[in-house]
Amino acid sequence: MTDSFDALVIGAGQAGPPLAERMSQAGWRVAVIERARVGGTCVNTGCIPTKAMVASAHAAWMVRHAQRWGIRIPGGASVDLAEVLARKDRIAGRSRDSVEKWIGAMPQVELVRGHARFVDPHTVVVGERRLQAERIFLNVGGRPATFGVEGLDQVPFLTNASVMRLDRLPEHLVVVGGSYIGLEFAQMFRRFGAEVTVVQRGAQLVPREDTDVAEALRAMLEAEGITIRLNADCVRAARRIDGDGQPDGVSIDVNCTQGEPSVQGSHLLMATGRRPNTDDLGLDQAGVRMDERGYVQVDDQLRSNVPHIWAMGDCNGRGAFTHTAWNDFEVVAANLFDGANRGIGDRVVTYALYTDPPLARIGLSEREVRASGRPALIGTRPMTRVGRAVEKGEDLGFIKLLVDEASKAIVGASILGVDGDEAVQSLLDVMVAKRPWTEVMNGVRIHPTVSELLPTVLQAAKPLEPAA
Ligand SMILES: Cc1cc2nc3c(=O)[nH]c(=O)nc-3n(C[C@H](O)[C@H](O)[C@H](O)COP(=O)(O)OP(=O)(O)OC[C@H]3O[C@@H](n4cnc5c(N)ncnc54)[C@H](O)[C@@H]3O)c2cc1C
Ligand SMILES: NC(=O)c1ccc[n+]([C@@H]2O[C@H](COP(=O)([O-])OP(=O)(O)OC[C@H]3O[C@@H](n4cnc5c(N)ncnc54)[C@H](O)[C@@H]3O)[C@@H](O)[C@H]2O)c1
Repeated sequence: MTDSFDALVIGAGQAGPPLAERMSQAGWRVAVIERARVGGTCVNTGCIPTKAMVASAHAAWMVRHAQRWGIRIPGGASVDLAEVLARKDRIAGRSRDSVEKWIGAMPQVELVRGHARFVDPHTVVVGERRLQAERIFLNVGGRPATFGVEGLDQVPFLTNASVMRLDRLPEHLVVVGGSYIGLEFAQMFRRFGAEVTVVQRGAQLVPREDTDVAEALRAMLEAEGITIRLNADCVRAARRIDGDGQPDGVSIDVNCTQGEPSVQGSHLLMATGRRPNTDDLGLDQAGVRMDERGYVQVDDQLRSNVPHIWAMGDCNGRGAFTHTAWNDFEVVAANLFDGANRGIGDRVVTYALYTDPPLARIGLSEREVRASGRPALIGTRPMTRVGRAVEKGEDLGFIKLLVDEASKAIVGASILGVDGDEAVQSLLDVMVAKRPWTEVMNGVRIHPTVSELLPTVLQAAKPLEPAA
C-alpha cells in the first residue's frame, strides 16, 4: 500500500518545516520525514547549543578577568559543567519543542518518523511505509566528516554532538581541525578550564579566511593559553597507555617534520569538516546527480537534474549555514507559490565565526579581491580605535573593508571584534542594493557603536597595493 501526497519533504532541518507550512497554506497534503530530532543540526547539535555554551564560556571569562572592570570577586569562580550543559539543553529543547508544535499544527502535514530512502523517482520507503508524491524536497543536511586521520578506528573520539554531552571537563582536549567548529569549541573548553591543543593541517587556521585574520585569531587564542599546532600534515591517532598498561586518553601524531611529534590528550574532538547525508538516501534510484563529494547538484533555483526533486540547505553544497538554508526555503517557496523567478545566485555571502570576539564576514575576502584582479580600495582600523570596544574593555581585532575602486560598491569585509556579527550586517543592504557606499552611508549612526566607524573606515580607504 502506498500513501500519496502532494509533496514529500525529507529532513526537518532549517528549510523543510517552513516550506511545509507554505505548502499547507496552499492546501497541499505533505509528509515531512525526519529520522532523528526535528530542527536538525542547528537546533540540536549546531548553532543553538554551541552559542548557548559560548555564552557560558564568555561569562566564565568575564568573571575570571573581572578586576579589569574594577570588580572584585572574592574566592574567584568555578565552572559547573553540568549546569552549563543543562542550560544549553533547556535552550535547545525549547527550540526543538516549538518546531515540533509548529509542524504538528500545520493542516494536512504529517510528520513521519524514520529514515527515508528512494525506491524510484517518486517513491520513498520509511520503515514499512511507502510514500509517493509529485514533488520531493530534500533537506537532509550533513554530519561530521571524520575520515583522513589514520588510526581513528582504534581510538574513542568526540564530534560536535558528543562533545556537548560530556559528563566531566576534559583534562586536555585535542581538537583536530582549526576552522569554524574547531575554534568555537577550543576557546569554549579552554575558558571552562581544560587544557586545549588545536591541530590544523596547513599553514593557517581558518584556511578560507585572509592570513592577517587567521593570524590575529591565532594570537588571540594563544593568549588564552591554547596551543596551536599548524602544518600538521601527518595526523595519526593512537590510544595513550598509562603506566599500568591501561588505555588513558589519546595520542595524536601531529607532524612528520617539525616540532614535538605527538600531542597527548585526554579527549579528542574531530572537527575536520562535514559531509552531506546523501549516501544513504537511495538517490541513484531517483536518478539524482551528486558531485564527487556527495552534494546534490542543483541549479540556481535549487532544482536537481530530476525536475520534480529539489535540494535545500547544507546537502546542496551551496551554503553551510542556517541562514543560507532558510534562504533556500525562501527562494523555493517564492518560485512555487508567489510566481517569482528567484535564484540563489545573487545571495551576498555573510556569516560569523563565534569565537569571542567573533569574526564576522561578508562578501569577498582580501585574497579573493586580489585574485579577481579588479582595482580596489582597502580600509582598516584596529578595534583599539573603536570607542565602543575600548569602553567595553574588549578591544581585540580589527575592521577591514574592501571597495571596488570604480563603482565604489563595497565588495567585502572582515570584522574581527566585539559586536562584529551585528555591525557587519549594516553593510548587507547596501551590498544587496549594489549601490555605491557613498550614496547610502551618510546616515547618522548611533554613538557609541562599532558600526558608527564603518563610514569613517570607508572614507579613509586607500588603493589596494599588489601583495609584496
Ligand atoms: C557545531 C556547529 C555549529 C554551527 N553553528 C552555526 C552558526 O552559529 N550559525 C549558522 O548559520 N550555522 C551554524 N552551523 C551550521 C548549521 O547548523 C547548518 O548549516 C544548518 O543546520 C543546515 O540546515 P539544513 O536544514 O540544511 O540541515 P540540518 O539542520 O542538518 O537538517 C537535516 C535533517 O534531515 C534529517 N535527515 C537526514 N537524512 C534523512 C533521511 N534519509 N530521512 C529522514 N531524515 C533525514 C536529519 O536527521 C536532520 O534532522 C553550525 C553547525 C555545527 C555542526
Ligand atoms: N558560526 C558558524 O556559522 C558555524 C560554526 C560552526 C560550523 N559551521 C559550519 O559547519 C561547517 C563545517 O565546519 P568545520 O570547521 O568542521 O569544517 P571546515 O571544512 O570549515 O574546516 C575543517 C578544518 O579541518 C582541517 N583538517 C581537515 N582534515 C584535517 C586533518 N586530517 N588534520 C588536521 N586538520 C584537518 C582543515 O584544514 C580545516 O581547517 C562550516 O563550513 C560552517 O559552515 C558554522
